[in-house]
Amino acid sequence: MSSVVQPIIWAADHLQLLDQRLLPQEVRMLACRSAAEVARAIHDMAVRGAPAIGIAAAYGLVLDAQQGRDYQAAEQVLAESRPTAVNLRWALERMRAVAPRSADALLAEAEAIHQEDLAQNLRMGALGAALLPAGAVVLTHCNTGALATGGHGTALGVIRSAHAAGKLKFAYNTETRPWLQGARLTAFELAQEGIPGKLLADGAAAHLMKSEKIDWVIVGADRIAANGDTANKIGTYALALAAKAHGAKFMVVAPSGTFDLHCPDGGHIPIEERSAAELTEFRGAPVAPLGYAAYNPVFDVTPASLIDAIVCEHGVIERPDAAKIAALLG
Ligand SMILES: CSC[C@@H](O)[C@@H](O)C(=O)COP(=O)(O)O
Repeated sequence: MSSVVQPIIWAADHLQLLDQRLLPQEVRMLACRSAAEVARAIHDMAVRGAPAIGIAAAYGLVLDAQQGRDYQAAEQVLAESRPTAVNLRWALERMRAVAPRSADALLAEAEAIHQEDLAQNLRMGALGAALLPAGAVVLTHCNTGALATGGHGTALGVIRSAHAAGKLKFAYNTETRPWLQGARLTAFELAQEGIPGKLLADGAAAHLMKSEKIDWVIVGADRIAANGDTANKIGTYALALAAKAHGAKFMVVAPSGTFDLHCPDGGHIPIEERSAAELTEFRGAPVAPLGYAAYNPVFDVTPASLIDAIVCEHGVIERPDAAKIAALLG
């Protein structure tokens, strides 16, 4: 288990969330006492990363059940907090199946979701690391580590496992504009673990791949459609195109809860757009002319044809397509 501070802690009558908006300068927990407060924390990105969003939402339902509040209203406010990460809906559906819906039974299920996520990540870490050559140089995007999950991480979990196995030479990570999950969070996790890494501007990635041999680009996912098309943090698609052009392999690492088999292809995945201010301002200070419009989609879709391998806890799907995904998960 990683030494990185825990992002989600159940505290008997409230949920403690590590406020990821403040990292790396400040490590401060945010106390949530209702589903609505958890939904606000998800929407405002105090907690983020697809698996972590699902885990937090599950605990949010427990909070309202403890207070005797309406279950459906709690479920709705959580479901509407962010649109792209299907892990949120997956966790809510799993919680809905709990019978009887007592606070204790819901808590047991939320804790199971939380613990299973860590176990899945450790499994994916081993499977993904096995794909890497000895002395691998990799590039990752966004933050997919312990901060984004129940522990260890997905794509960053593969990097952690490869480092532990002595297979990793170096991990580059993008800053991940505009929210800087890479600069603020992934660099924080890599530094804490002593994994050799270097930060680069998103726009430097294609140049890096042309200048130096990158063995694998390794990313997480917010939703994988039935045909393998994958939604992930904005900029992932550009990395996949650059990887194809420069001979780097492209790996997606995500648990089975990130697959949406009802979604036939990437064209059906809802893509979240966030406020213009995330681009036109930096920490409240304007970086563009006042009132200037901005286009701020925060996810994009990488077509399955650009993906060499999807790693999930059930196994590795090489050159993914609908039949291979259905065979592993169906
Ligand atoms: C294990 S996290 C996988 C994805 O959720 C991650 O790559 C990502 O895109 C996170 O986006 P975010 O907007 O920070 O929630």
